Amino acid sequence: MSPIKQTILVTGGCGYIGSHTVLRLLESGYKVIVVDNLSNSSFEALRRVHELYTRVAPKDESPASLTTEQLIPFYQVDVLDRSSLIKVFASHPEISAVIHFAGRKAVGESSHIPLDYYNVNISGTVNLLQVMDEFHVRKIVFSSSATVYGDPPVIPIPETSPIVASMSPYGRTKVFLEHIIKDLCTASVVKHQRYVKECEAANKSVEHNYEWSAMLLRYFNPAGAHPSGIMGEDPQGIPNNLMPFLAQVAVGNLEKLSVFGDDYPTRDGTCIRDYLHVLDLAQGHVAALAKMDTNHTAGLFGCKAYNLGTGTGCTVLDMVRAFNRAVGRELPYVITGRRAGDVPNLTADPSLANKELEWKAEKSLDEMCTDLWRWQRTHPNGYSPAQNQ
Ligand SMILES: NC(=O)c1ccc[n+]([C@@H]2O[C@H](COP(=O)([O-])OP(=O)(O)OC[C@H]3O[C@@H](n4cnc5c(N)ncnc54)[C@H](O)[C@@H]3O)[C@@H](O)[C@H]2O)c1
Ligand SMILES: O=c1ccn([C@@H]2O[C@H](COP(=O)(O)OP(=O)(O)O[C@H]3O[C@H](CO)[C@@H](O)[C@H](O)[C@H]3O)[C@@H](O)[C@H]2O)c(=O)[nH]1
Repeated sequence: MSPIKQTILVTGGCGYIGSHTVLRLLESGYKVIVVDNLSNSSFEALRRVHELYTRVAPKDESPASLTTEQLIPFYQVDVLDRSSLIKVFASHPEISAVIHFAGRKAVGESSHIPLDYYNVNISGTVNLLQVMDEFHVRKIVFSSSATVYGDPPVIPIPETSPIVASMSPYGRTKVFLEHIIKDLCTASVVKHQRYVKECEAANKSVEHNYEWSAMLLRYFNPAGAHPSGIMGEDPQGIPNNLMPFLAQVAVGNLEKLSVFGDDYPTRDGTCIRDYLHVLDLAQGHVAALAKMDTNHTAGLFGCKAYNLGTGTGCTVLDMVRAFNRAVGRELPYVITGRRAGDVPNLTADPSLANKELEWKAEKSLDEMCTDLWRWQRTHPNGYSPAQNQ
C-alpha cells in the first residue's frame, strides 16, 4: 500500500511554472489540488500533466483509469473570490500546504494597469492567506522573483542583498508580498506564544499551532519546457519574455527579435540573466516543501527566502546563439533601444538553496533550448489546437 500522501493546493497550477510543478509534485508522491481562474492558461495543461504522470506512475495507482479532475481536483476560481476559496478549503480538509503561483506577471503591462496588479497580486494573496489561516493551513511556498533585488550592488546576488522598491509595479508587488508574508510569520509566533500561555493557565492541552512557515522562492529566469515536448509555456498574445519570443520567431509567427540595448556594462553590451530549466525550478518547490517538513519536525517555523538560479549569467546574445544551435539556423534579430526597467545583470548566488534545500539546477542551457524548441515546433500555437501538428 502507498504511504499516506500530503495534499498540496497549487494556485495558478495551470500556468507555465505551476503546471510543471504539479507534475513534479505528483511524481514525488504528493496529491495536488489546483485553483486557477484560467486568465493566462488553459485546463489543457493539466490534461498534459495527467498524460505524463500516467507514463511514470506506480502500477497500483493506474491514473490512466481516472479523469484528469479525479487525479487533480481543479477549481476555476479567482484568488480574489473569498467565498469560493473558502469552499475549496472546506471541501478539502486534507490540504497541508499551499504553493502560490497565481498572479499577474507582465512587467511592462504592470506600469499601464498598476491597480490591476496590486489588486490581483496583493489583495488576492492577502485573501488567500486569510482563508488559509482560517482553515489552519499555515505553510506557504510563494513565487517571488529576482526582480526584488532591483539593480543589485553585488553579483552573484546573495539573499542578503537589500530588497528594494523595485523598478515596476509588478516588482513592487513581489517586494510588498515578501514583507506581508514575513510580517504574518512574525505575528504568528506571538499569537502562538499567547495561546500556549492561555492553555497552561487553564490547564488545557496545546492543540493548535498558530505559527506560520513560508518559503519565499526568488526565481531567476525560467526557460525551457518538458522534454516530452507536450508541455510548455503558452503565453497569451505577443510574448514579453526573451525565450518565448525567440521561439515564436523560430516557428515563423514573429518576424525578428528586438534585442533591447547593447550598451550595458556587460561583456557584449546586452543584459545578463540567470536562466534555469523550468523542471529544475519545479523541483525547487518540492525541495522547499520537504525543507518545511524537516523544519517542523525540528520545531522550526518562520519565513525564509531562497534564490533559485544556476549561478551562471548569460547575455541576450548568448541566449540567441544557444537557441540558434537548438533550431539549427540563425534567427534574425535587430538591436534596438533599452527597455524601461531592465537592469544590467541578475545572476543568482544559489549556494543557500544548494545547501539548505539540497537543491541544485542540473539542466544545461542547451537542454533548455532543445526542450523549448521541441515544444514550440510541435505546438506553434501552444495548447490551442489550431494549426498544431
Ligand atoms: N515566468 C517568470 O519568468 C517568473 C519569474 C519570477 C517569478 N514568477 C512568478 O511565478 C508565478 C507563476 O508564473 P508563470 O510564469 O507560471 O505565470 P503564468 O501566467 O503562466 O501562471 C500564472 C497562473 O495564475 C493564474 N492566475 C492569474 N491570476 C489569477 C487569479 N486572480 N486567480 C487565480 N488564478 C490566477 C493564471 O491563469 C495562470 O495559470 C507568478 O506569480 C510570477 O509572478 C515568474
Ligand atoms: O524581446 C525581448 C525580450 C527580452 N529581451 C531582453 O532579454 C532579457 C530577459 O528579459 P525577459 O525574458 O523579459 O526577463 P526579465 O526581464 O529578466 O524578467 C523575467 O525574469 C524576472 C526575474 O529575473 C521576473 O521577475 C519576471 O517576471 C520575468 O518576466 C532582458 O535583458 C531583456 O531586455 C530582449 O532583448 N528582447
